[in-house]
Amino acid sequence: MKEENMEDDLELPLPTGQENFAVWCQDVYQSYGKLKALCNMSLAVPQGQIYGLLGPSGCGKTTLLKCIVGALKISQGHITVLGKPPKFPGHKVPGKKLGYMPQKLALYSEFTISETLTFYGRIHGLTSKKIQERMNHLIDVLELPQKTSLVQNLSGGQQRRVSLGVALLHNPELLILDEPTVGVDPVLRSKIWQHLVEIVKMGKVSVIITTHYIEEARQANMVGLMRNGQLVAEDPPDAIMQQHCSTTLEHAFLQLCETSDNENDPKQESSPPDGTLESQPFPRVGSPPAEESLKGSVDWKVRARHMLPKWRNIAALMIKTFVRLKRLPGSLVLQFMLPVMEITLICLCVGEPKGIRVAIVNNETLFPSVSKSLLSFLDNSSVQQVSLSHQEAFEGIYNGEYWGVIAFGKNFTSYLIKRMVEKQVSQEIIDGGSVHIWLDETGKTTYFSAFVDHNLGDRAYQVALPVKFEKPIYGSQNKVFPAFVTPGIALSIMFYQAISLTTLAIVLERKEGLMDRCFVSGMRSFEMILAHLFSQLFIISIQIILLLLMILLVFKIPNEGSLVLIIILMVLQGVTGISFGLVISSVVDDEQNAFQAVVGLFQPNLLLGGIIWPVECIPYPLRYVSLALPLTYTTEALRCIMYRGWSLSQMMVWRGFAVTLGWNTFFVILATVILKLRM
Ligand SMILES: Nc1ncnc2c1ncn2[C@@H]1O[C@H](COP(=O)(O)OP(=O)(O)OP(=O)(O)O)[C@@H](O)[C@H]1O
Repeated sequence: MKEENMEDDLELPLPTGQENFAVWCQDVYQSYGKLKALCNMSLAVPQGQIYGLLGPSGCGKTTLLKCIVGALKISQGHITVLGKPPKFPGHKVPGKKLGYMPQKLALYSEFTISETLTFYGRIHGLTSKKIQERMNHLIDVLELPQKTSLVQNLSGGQQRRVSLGVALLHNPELLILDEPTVGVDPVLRSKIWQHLVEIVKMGKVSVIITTHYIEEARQANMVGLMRNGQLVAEDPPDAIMQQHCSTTLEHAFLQLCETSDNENDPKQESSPPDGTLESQPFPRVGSPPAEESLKGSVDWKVRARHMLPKWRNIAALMIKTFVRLKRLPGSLVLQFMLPVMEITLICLCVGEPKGIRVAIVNNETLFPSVSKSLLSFLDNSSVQQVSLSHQEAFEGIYNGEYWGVIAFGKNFTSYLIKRMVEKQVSQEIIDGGSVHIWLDETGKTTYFSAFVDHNLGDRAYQVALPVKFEKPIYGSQNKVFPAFVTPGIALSIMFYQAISLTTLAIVLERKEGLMDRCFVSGMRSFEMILAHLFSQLFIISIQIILLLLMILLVFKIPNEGSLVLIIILMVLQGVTGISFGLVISSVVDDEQNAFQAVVGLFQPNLLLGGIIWPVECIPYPLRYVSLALPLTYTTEALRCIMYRGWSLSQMMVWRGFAVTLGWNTFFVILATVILKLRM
């Protein structure tokens, strides 16, 4: 109730001259690229009347309605809705003054009828009691099935009636209905019209309705015929029929269409929006209100309140997300399990190779021999030794059966001893006292260079260069590669999960018209962003808990640092993914392009972000790109926390946090600006 009063405070007195018109459009132009959908369009809808907007398919009716409700910006001209331009600060258009039924169904298919009406009721600030009261009334009037029925299980006609119910729910002052009677049987159609006539008679309600059933528009007080983005006739239905000596409205309109077609194409005639427009065939009233001077008169407090997010809208959107997730348990489980599966695969599949077949050619017959002793130290889980003759071994390696050959000469032990004790030895002794290794370097042999060190363990010094690697200062000698990639992979999972979920959710909602409907109900882009952020944070938190359980407890990846820092960094990376997803979805219009954008960004980020290979390997011009990516410094920071046990006092750690916060801020601002520009 408090919020209700606050909203009422925002109302400003209507400017004089416009009180008699619910909607007033003058010289409106609107284009989609080069296509002019509205050309020099003018129309006046009197207060407290039903206005039937008729016209052939593609003439611009939906476009005009979208401009009126503020879902589309006009290129030129003036529109006044209930006294002020759409989106005027403090004016509830878009908002609770409007009831809009779009042409698209624009319903959440996983919702029940009751949940659908409750969702929009919450946005309009109705109390639960009022929502129930209105719901029961509308179910009765629109002959809807049980309110617990899921929208996806309703027939096409029933779904359209639910959509109409959403528009009627909060008793708006202006109803804008885009083909509400499509797919509805004649009896119910007549009932819907009867209801519209009644509410117009009873209260100060105005209605604009489009329909392809021209005869039903006889019940309207006024009808307008559109052709090629222009209004070509506007009068009460009886007057139009009289003018064309016709007994049906349909016939009269056919004649009007023919007359209009015989005249020159109005689109070609009308001049471009350069300020020298032709006069309209139907005279308009008065001059347009001076929008800028009106805006200038708005108190800063009103503006400030208008800018503030409404928590009830955010709460309604969050409840909506959780209800949808509840109805889609498979998708919910996938969202939680996918990161776990990915990290499990990384930890299982990346690391020491196992069961590698190596051909052993040992020509030493002496017993005991150093060669046998060395071979006995090989780790047999990693290396499967196959003893062969020289010829068989080389045939095998050429056929790809073995990934290496290890060979010892006939006098290996004695030559090795000579190498160690004698001051000067011949080349023959050096060769004969060496282990000879031939490798197939085409794939699996990354580890073979470390073969001696890893697999001969503490005997490695016997055959190695006189260099000893002591216990590492940070990290461990074992599992070097899995430990290197795990932090980056965990962060990239958080990042890309958040990007794809955000992008898909928003792009689909926009495509299905749900977003437009929310905007017209008074929701603002900032509120939608916040609501999405909060609900995604819940999902991210569970993903992080599961990821860390797998990394630290199941795969025992070492962690020397603070768990709190690790969690905060992962949350921030997830939020960066959300904000980046907002940017993609504000630019891209369909899920296919969105999918391509996400997949296209994934690999460059993985390769350039220092996730699977150190940034130091990247050549110079590219390294600057790498450092500018959202994952690079964060991955470095997470490695420093986990393996070096560093805290925020270290530059490499705080830099990761700072860069993530910077990217977040940038993406959120960018997405908000793009959304605002596109609206
Ligand atoms: N998003 C869009 N992008 C590009 N062109 C569009 C878009 N929406 C509509 N149009 C084009 O604008 C013109 C007017 O379309 P609009 O949907 O307003 O017509 P309409 O009179 O409502 O048609 P119908 O009665 O079939 O719904 C059409 O030529 C249409 O192809």
